[in-house]
Amino acid sequence: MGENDYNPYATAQAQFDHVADLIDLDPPIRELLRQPSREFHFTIPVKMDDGTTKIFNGYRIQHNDARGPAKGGIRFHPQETIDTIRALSLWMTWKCAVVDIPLGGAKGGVICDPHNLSLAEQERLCRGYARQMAKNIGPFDDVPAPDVMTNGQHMLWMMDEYEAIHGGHYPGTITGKPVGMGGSLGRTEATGYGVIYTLREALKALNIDIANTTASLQGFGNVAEYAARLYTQMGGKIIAISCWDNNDKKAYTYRNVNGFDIDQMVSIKDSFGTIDKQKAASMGIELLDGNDWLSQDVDILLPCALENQLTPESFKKISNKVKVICEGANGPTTPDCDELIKARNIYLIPDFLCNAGGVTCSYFEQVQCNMNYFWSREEVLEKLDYKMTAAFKAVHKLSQEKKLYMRDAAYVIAINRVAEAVKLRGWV
Ligand SMILES: NC(=O)C1=CN([C@@H]2O[C@H](COP(=O)(O)OP(=O)(O)OC[C@H]3O[C@@H](n4cnc5c(N)ncnc54)[C@H](O)[C@@H]3O)[C@@H](O)[C@H]2O)C=CC1
Ligand SMILES: O=C(O)CCC(=O)C(=O)O
Repeated sequence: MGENDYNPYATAQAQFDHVADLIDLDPPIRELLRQPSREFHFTIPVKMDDGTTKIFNGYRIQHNDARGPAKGGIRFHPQETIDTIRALSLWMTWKCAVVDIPLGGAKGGVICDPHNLSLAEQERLCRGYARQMAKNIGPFDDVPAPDVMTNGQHMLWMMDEYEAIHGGHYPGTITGKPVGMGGSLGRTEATGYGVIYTLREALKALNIDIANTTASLQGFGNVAEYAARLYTQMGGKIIAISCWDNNDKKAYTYRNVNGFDIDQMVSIKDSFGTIDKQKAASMGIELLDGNDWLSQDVDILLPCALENQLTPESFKKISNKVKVICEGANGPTTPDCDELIKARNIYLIPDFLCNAGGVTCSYFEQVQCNMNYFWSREEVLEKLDYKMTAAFKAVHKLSQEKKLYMRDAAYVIAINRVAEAVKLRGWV
């Protein structure tokens, strides 16, 4: 089966069901938690620059808010599906629970390709999204943030529209805002840095010196860029990076066996995380097929792009040298591929633990907005490292003690926390 044959919602439910069986979860709690509690499907009419009106389809799905307001990003993507957003909303609940922050899970999306929208059209789209959701998001209900192909500017337009509707300042409505406009220092780098904090701890547990490792990366957007920056600062060497090329409508892998200079690679990418082919060629960087990031002889694979990238088919390409897979992306691995990862004894850092740095910093952003007092970048990153390291250690310990696959151990901790909240509230 290819990447498009897997439904992420079926994956998220299969992962959940497997662990619900393991912990013998009460049937009503199981039924409640294996699906979203609320879904919003809406249209967004947008006046285009050429005078026409285009109708976009938008979604917000709130999976669970027993532990606190629902929380999660909004994605702009032409191939977005409702089932992908459902899956992402479930994973958000487990993510907030595994790092133990007082938030639930939600996710949103708009089917659109921002490559083809002017900035003014993007602004109208964001304001339209906020108008449709204004009654159902907010600091105490559901707090959006950026995700794939959305950024701080998009969040600020949404917040501004929300505030205009509600007549007041509500900076806790949305996170990932620009610094100086209620945003937190460190949020831009938080997800990628969090990925590497968990990798650092995994390598310690495996007795591997990070400075002697090499890695291959899928994606070069927000998550991947900052993961690459911190990993190379710690002495690791990235030798391959794969990203999407929207002109050619295909992905390419860029390779430098001596290890990339990340600043240099960032200087030749655009705001969508696409590396400029011509400039890369002029720097002597090799150009390979999109999937070739998988077949490099490296110690670490960092899927940091999209879901369904590690399937039994693509797993055949993975080198026997790979020791760790760090899931920076949400849902990059299909359940049948998990079986192969287990069988080869590759150490997996599961997505909702590995990439929880973003939402953890979003939580810090809310806390700072509530106080109206903002911490230094150092303070934010120190707190982030503390949270990520503690969560990693708890999952690793459980996985060792109970001989559980890391994904299952993370689920056991997260599901138990959410189930407890649901019971304490008297919902079941
Ligand atoms: N931004 C955040 O704070 C968080 C993001 N995530 C997840 O991390 C992943 C990446 O998100 P961002 O970096 O924010 O997105 P982004 O939009 O900044 O970057 C996405 C990257 O993926 C690449 N890409 C897309 N399709 C590809 C393909 N077929 N092959 C190779 N590369 C491809 C793009 O070229 C781009 O470099 C997503 O799964 C997202 O849900 C998870 C936690 C937080
Ligand atoms: O920062 C946030 O609230 C959410 C980030 C997100 O969408 C994710 O972790 O997948």
